[in-house]
Amino acid sequence: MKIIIAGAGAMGSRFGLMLHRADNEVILVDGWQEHIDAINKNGLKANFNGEEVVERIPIYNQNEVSTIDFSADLVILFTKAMQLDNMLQSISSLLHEETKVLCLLNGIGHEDIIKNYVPYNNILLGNTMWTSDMEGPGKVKLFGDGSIDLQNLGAGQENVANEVVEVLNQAGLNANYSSNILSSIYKKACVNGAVNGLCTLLGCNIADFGKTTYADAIVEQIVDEFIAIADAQEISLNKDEVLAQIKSSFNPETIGLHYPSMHQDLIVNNRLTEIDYINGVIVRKGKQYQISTPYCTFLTELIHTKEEILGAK
Ligand SMILES: NC(=O)C1=CN([C@@H]2O[C@H](COP(=O)(O)OP(=O)(O)OC[C@H]3O[C@@H](n4cnc5c(N)ncnc54)[C@H](OP(=O)(O)O)[C@@H]3O)[C@@H](O)[C@H]2O)C=CC1
Ligand SMILES: CC(C)(CO)C(=O)C(=O)O
Repeated sequence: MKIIIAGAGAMGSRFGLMLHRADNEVILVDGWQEHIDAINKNGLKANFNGEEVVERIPIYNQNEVSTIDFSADLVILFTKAMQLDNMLQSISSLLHEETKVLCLLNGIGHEDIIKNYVPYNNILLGNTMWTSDMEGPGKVKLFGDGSIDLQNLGAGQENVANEVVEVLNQAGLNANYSSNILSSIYKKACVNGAVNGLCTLLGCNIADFGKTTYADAIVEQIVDEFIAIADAQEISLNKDEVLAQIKSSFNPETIGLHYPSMHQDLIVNNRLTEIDYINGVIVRKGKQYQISTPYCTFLTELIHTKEEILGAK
């Protein structure tokens, strides 16, 4: 399959690398020039489950897409939520009427932006439990296992979604067709809502947070707020399943040793976070539905306070 990875940071690099190794024709598009230069010069370097690998994948700056001659079957969006609109504007000339667009960003509600650029029937929504860490320009660290859930937005496009599931599976990415992607997105957002902000503020990985005597009680309060908002929109979420998924993320054998992407953004790279697309969504929808969301509100405010203290950009 001909695939564009739009947003080739930590996660885009993982997916690009694995899909390229599985013989897909892949190009990367990103806006970080140092990273682009490093990949063009030395290839994409990765510590891939302990093995040092180099993959030669073409990469372009999103400002130079007009020079790209590539008719993509699939675009995988992997920007940060704040960069999504800008990326879609940049790559719009590469989208033809058959190009499917799969969004795997963390957070809730990205379809509202994607709809402005992509025909409804071409949009696939999803989320992933894979992880990735950026070690520097052109170099990522890829450890552990993960999974992907995805579904077509347009009615009757199940075959398209299943074809993408197959391509991802051929690359070892463990994808599943979801019959209720909004529920799956809320479930994943619960994981992010419970650990990303807290690990960022507490300066710890997921396992260290999970080991504390306070973790279970705090997580339950946050999850209750997500579930109340999901309920108000008739999105079904099973509390026991959500709590079990969060608990499994505490395990060092799964993703426990990972510092959530929000920690990488704010603490490691002094960049603004995606909090407004995770806990912040629950706060905004709470106001709309008159549902109290004290934990998500406080967490969102604390992360923004930390962003200000650190002068994050
Ligand atoms: N990392 C993870 O383990 C996981 C992340 N996700 C989600 O996937 C999406 C993409 O996240 P992720 O891959 O982590 O994002 P990254 O921050 O690694 O990359 C996103 C973009 O940020 C810019 N960038 C990244 N690092 C730097 C830097 N040091 N200096 C300058 N620019 C930089 C690049 O674009 P530009 O220069 O155009 O700004 C890049 O395309 C997010 O929605 C995230 O929440 C989901 C699951 C796990
Ligand atoms: C891996 C996980 C689930 C941790 O919250 C994630 O999505 C992230 O790092 O943003």
